[in-house]
Amino acid sequence: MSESTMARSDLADPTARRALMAGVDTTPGSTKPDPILVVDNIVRQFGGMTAVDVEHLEVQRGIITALIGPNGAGKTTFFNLITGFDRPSSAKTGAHWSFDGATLDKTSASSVAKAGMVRTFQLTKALSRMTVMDNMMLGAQGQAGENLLKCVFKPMWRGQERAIEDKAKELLARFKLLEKKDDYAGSLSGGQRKLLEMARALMSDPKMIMLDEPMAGVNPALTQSLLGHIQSLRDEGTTVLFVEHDMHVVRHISDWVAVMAEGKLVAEGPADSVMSDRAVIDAYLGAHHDTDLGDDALLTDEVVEEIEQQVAAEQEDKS
Ligand SMILES: Nc1ncnc2c1ncn2[C@@H]1O[C@H](COP(=O)(O)OP(=O)(O)OP(=O)(O)O)[C@@H](O)[C@H]1O
Repeated sequence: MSESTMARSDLADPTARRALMAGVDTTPGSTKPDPILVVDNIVRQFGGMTAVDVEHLEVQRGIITALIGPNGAGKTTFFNLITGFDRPSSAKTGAHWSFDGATLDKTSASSVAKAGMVRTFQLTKALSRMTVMDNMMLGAQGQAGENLLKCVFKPMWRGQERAIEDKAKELLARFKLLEKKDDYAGSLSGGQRKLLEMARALMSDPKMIMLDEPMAGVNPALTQSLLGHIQSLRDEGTTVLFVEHDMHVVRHISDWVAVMAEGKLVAEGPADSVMSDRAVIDAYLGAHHDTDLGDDALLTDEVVEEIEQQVAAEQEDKS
């Protein structure tokens, strides 16, 4: 699986990606030409509060889709639900989602991973105390959640350790972490941790990789490298779905952007059109008005005035 031998997807060509998505309707919940993930009626309530209420969402195969939205919009909860780490409140009332044609409704997190939909995990305390290599071996089990620590080294892969170790080394080399393989994962820098999280997720050859804030805490020197890795995955045919707050990153690498606000899908489309969408600007302004949407041109006089009025109103409330 060296980089030179990796097959390139037809969608490695930006013109092909633009052509594929050009005719796609930008109404939230629109149908896609070849969706790998289709979600219907996912609702999650915490007490009286509705954290997620997504009626319909399709994620196109083979491209990079960003899921954005202000703090508390429900993005992480949505990730947890579709990967089997949480159960929808609507489980008995019409929640349905499928990945690559297979229904996932009541599937466990490890079965979701086996179906080919794998999310990255932040390095928890327990994972930090393991070496980089052991983190990779954990990824080979299909899913690296802390619950899996219980069965660490109860090898599902007995007899194939060698092949799996070779694969881990190849991936570590690709992500420039090979020389760290015997170090504790906790000793890595913020950016290196993100690379390890990605490398670990790739151990199970996912069809779709889900990244939760891949750029958080990454220094500028590694940002470019991480972005390059994400684009390479797409170019080799892996579908990418990622949550990210940095709008410059979203603009730079996304082929499509879906926006959540207050649990609902409120907009979708190519980055430029989504970020100039009134509903999106309002959602961000409503949640926290210091958000950088990655394009100062959006700061029209009207928007600036709106922000000033909101700040003045808040200050008045406080006094
Ligand atoms: N386990 C929980 N118990 C109660 N409320 C929760 C729980 N998990 C999430 N919430 C609430 O659900 C809402 C959605 O949270 P979520 O973390 O999914 O948003 P988010 O879009 O990922 O936000 P951020 O961008 O800040 O990470 C928030 O109001 C949050 O407080």
